[in-house]
Amino acid sequence: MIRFEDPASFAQALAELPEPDAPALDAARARQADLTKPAGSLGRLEDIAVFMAGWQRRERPRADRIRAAIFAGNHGVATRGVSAYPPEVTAQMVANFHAGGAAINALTAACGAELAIVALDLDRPTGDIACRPAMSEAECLAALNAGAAAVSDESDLALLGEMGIGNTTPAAALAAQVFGGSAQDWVGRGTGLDEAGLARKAEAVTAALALHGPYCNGAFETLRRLGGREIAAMAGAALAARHLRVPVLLDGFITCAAMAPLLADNPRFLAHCLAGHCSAEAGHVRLLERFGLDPLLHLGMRLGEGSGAAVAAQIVRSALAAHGGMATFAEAAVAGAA
Ligand SMILES: O=C(O)c1ccc[n+]([C@@H]2O[C@H](COP(=O)([O-])O)[C@@H](O)[C@H]2O)c1
Ligand SMILES: Cc1cc2nc[nH]c2cc1C
Repeated sequence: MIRFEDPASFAQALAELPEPDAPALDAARARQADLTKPAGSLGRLEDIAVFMAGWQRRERPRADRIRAAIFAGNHGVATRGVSAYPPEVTAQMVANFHAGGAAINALTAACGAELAIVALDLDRPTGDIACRPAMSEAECLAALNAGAAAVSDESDLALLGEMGIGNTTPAAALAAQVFGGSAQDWVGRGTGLDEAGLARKAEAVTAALALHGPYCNGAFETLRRLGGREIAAMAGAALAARHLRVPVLLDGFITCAAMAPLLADNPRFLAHCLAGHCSAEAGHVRLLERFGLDPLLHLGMRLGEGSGAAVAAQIVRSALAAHGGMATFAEAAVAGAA
């Protein structure tokens, strides 16, 4: 299990990232070229199979053991009227996850994924980022480690997602801090905010950037000041997954915003990640552009909970079913290209 002892060991883990296995990448590419189809005709499904092969270090990667890790947190900034829903919905939805009644329960069942729900101190909201840091050093480290602990080296693929009323506000602050631009460039309607709410949200993000911006020197400090527990947990989970060589399917705007500070410190950080979908939250398409990631799906979803990642996992399963299950030209006695 991966554990970050202190901010310095987190920074070191981020600096020393493993890369995909070159022989497995070559073997998977060669297999793709041998399968009974015109070269390149399975489009991005071919790229997905090769990507999975590199991280799993095998020519025929698997998607039998998929784990969705969904992290929940509450946010001090939610008291500023920046969400269409009240903060108590976070804990109520966690109860719904445990009872099996949420979208993510249905969608993980549909793609054959195991579901791990990690609720992070829901009765202790983070500090209001507009006037103080979200977390202490110890709180941020605990959240990063809760994320790392939720990743299993036995997984073929990890899906990351979140639940946290108000969390599109810290997500917008993280995106603006890392990639620049004004609060207005990154705030969106989240759960369905009205015009006045959107103005309050932009104001909160502007205040947070002015207060914390000068001190955001590195991924840890940026997550600690502008993030939240479930946001730091997703960052810790993605970094742990990288060291365990478990490929990751990212969910929506908040999940991606959690990755931004790590990408700022190491431009190779997202090499083990696929973007599951492009959410309807306005800033998501911009974040994905900055990441250089082409999302697998555009379904107009904006739920969170890992729901977009769970739907995209079906695409990954299809890619690997074709890659592993098809006959080669030689096996099927089919003539190759003239
Ligand atoms: O995944 C997304 O892109 C996404 C976009 C908008 C809202 N959400 C979900 O809605 C909540 C955050 O929205 P809000 O308006 O409360 O900041 C949180 O629980 C997220 O899971 C998620
Ligand atoms: C009901 C509800 C479910 C959610 N799931 C993720 N974010 C959510 C926000 C609300 C409001």
